[in-house]
Amino acid sequence: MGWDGDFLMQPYGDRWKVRRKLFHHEFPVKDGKRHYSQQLKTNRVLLKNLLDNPQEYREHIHHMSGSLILFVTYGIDAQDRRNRHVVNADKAVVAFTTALSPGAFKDLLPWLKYVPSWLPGAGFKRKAREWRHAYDEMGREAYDFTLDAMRRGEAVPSFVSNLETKLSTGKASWFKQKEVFDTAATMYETGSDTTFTGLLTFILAMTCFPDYQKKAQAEIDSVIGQHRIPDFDDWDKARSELPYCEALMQEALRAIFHDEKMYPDPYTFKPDRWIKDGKINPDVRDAMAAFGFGRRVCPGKHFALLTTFITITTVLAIFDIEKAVGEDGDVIEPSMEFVDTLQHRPAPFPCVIKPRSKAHEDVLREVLAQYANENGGSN
Ligand code: HEM
Repeated sequence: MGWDGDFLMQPYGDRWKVRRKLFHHEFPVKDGKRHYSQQLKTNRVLLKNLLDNPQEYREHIHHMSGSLILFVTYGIDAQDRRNRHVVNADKAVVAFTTALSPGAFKDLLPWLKYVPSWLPGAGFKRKAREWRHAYDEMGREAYDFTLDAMRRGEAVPSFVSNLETKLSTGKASWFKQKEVFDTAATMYETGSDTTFTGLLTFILAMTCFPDYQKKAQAEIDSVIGQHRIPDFDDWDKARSELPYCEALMQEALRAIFHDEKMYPDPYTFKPDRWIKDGKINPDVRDAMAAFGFGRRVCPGKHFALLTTFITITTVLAIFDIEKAVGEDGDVIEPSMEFVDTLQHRPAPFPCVIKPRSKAHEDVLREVLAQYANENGGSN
């Protein structure tokens, strides 16, 4: 019950292989640029939201991560946080995380091959049923959305529309609609919350450690300058030219799982653990360990890294992130508490996100206006 279609939870075998292959169809390692335009769009929406309504940074980041996946998977353009597909998908993720015991993720994955005999108990079974229901509902409504758009001739390229086209033109014999359905439904579950958690960890770290923030901003100012904001071309040279920004990103991602064996002192946020002589230290065990290893390594890794990189660098280029001040005039120290969901996610904390200067705000407004002009929107 519950697990049968879900890609993440499937044991190794033929069913898993088809889904994994389908996933690679949408996220081919060799075509890292495939989703640039949508990643850029959600980034611009995020920057605008942070400028207009910074107190709700948590909701904005959550929405950015989720709406990006919904678009890539189903072609759903969910700019509004109350979009019913976003609400459905979030319900499914909550049901999924509550179905599993707290903190289970890191222990769970290596022994998935033993599922479903583990975790007995009526409580778990009930929660798994709820999860199954939410997962089906979310998947069905979103899938129908894409099929309807295809019937009207209005579908945009997406994971589902591309594969449905292959199915309907008889160009695919190795997969069925049910497998596309399952793989699609798993994408939000696996891709949204993880990205969100990594970025929240980054915001928390910047709030607590202004020196790290200044160091990264100084690097951006000297490499990118102060008249534009980082873009995807900068990603290609991140390792060599923006090593401190990359170290920040690695550290934020590492903190999601707090692996003590691999990284000593796991509860200390220390971007410098990745740096040696001003460069990324090649001796630190695979800097991308947060994505797992081997045949189950995260297939959304490259996509997630790009989203994280563009978010971290553009936010730092324009904004300062600081501790909030209470009504009594005292600085509010973030509790640094982590909510043990499937990953270690920072508990809500207040912070101030504001443009570094009027000049930085002007640069952002110009970038947003230019983006809107080029894309016919009203950003
Ligand atoms: C910062 C963001 C992310 C992190 C830290 C992350 C991390 C992980 C980890 C640790 C695993 C398990 C690997 C293993 O068992 O060895 C995993 C699996 C997976 N991830 Fe990600 N992930 C992220 C983003 C994404 C995104 C954006 C997507 C999809 C668009 C995605 C899709 C998946 C899928 C489908 C699996 C299951 C793979 C399988 O079982 O074969 N992930 N991820």
